[in-house]
Amino acid sequence: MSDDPEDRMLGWDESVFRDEHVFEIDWLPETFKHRDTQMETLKYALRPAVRGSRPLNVIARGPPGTGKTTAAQILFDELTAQTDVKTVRVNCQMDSTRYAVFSRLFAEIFDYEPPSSGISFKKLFSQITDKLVEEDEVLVVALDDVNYLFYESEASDTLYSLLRAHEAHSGAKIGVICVSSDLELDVIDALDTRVQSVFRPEEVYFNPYGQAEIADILGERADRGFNEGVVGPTVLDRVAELTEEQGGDLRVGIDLLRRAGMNAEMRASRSVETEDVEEAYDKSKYVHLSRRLRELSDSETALVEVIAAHDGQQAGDIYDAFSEQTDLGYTRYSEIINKLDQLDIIDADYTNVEGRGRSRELTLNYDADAVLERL
Ligand SMILES: Nc1ncnc2c1ncn2[C@@H]1O[C@H](COP(=O)(O)OP(=O)(O)OP(=O)(O)O)[C@@H](O)[C@H]1O
Repeated sequence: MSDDPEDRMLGWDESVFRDEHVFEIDWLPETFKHRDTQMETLKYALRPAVRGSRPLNVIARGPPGTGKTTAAQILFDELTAQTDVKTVRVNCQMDSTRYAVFSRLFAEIFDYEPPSSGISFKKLFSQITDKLVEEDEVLVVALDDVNYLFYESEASDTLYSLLRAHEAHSGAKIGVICVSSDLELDVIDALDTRVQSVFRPEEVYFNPYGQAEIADILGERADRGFNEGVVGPTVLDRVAELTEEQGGDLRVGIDLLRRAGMNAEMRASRSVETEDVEEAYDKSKYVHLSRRLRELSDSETALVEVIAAHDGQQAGDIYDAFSEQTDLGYTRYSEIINKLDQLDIIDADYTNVEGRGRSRELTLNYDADAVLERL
């Protein structure tokens, strides 16, 4: 490149990006490095399905953004392309009851939605299992973000129905991959004993990537997404370092690369510099929060707003403020608090309050403005 400053400036018809899509969160990477052991265990568990038998069940655990969904997606794509095994991924943030999970299975298996007038769960269940038996198909279900089924107390019933399908229904063969990013939740322990007695899953742990691994993975993504020479090693290392600081959630790193690229363009620069990364970090570090807030229901969102306005106060007092806005009872209110606590949006710790005994104090885990901006 010449030293003429004009040459280092980006023209209107130019971009630092070669392909911006690779920075979209649901873009499926072509290479999936540093996950060989996890992929091997998953393949081992699913192999019986290829032979027409019931596969082993699996629990895949690990912090957010460590490749759990991607692993399941890659395997499901391979199974669909190369075998007769039927695969369905259910996003339990969206389908968080047993009925909703089975409705999703129905829609994927029959290629049309179950009747909107509503049919009984029993009927929904038997139509699915009958079809599997009739077609002699093995079904593998990935319950992605299964922790949400626990938050709604639907996990035991859902798993019980899936796991007992072969007994209840003349040999329907179903295997389940439970994907959880809630490390405080002990999935097996939290199930009813009747489910525990039939659920002996293989466990696969997705450990957080180290800084060097993050740099390696993101370097590959940067090569695909940016034009040559746009992101140098110093910038990449800084992105990896910040990503590791955020618990190794690769989404933060991917978002950082995209935003830093946009910042460079804003300066009409042909290359991304560390200052672009630092500026991007103010937004990217909240990727996780944004994702969690986006999936909340209206009443859950309303409660987050009220807590933001009364940060650090007692649960009873916050309920008084909340009940002015909604007609939800205290029980439902407590359930929502538990969910927001499990999602790490708030802390709800018991404290001793003089004259009132033990009460929960509700505090936001993030800066209130950052939360309100994203609601
Ligand atoms: N080894 C890897 N190579 C390339 N990209 C990866 C790798 N691991 C994760 N990613 C990317 O990181 C992002 C997050 O991955 P993914 O959604 O699979 O994480 P997750 O563990 O399922 O997260 P969550 O628990 O929050 O749902 C995705 O865009 C994915 O493409």
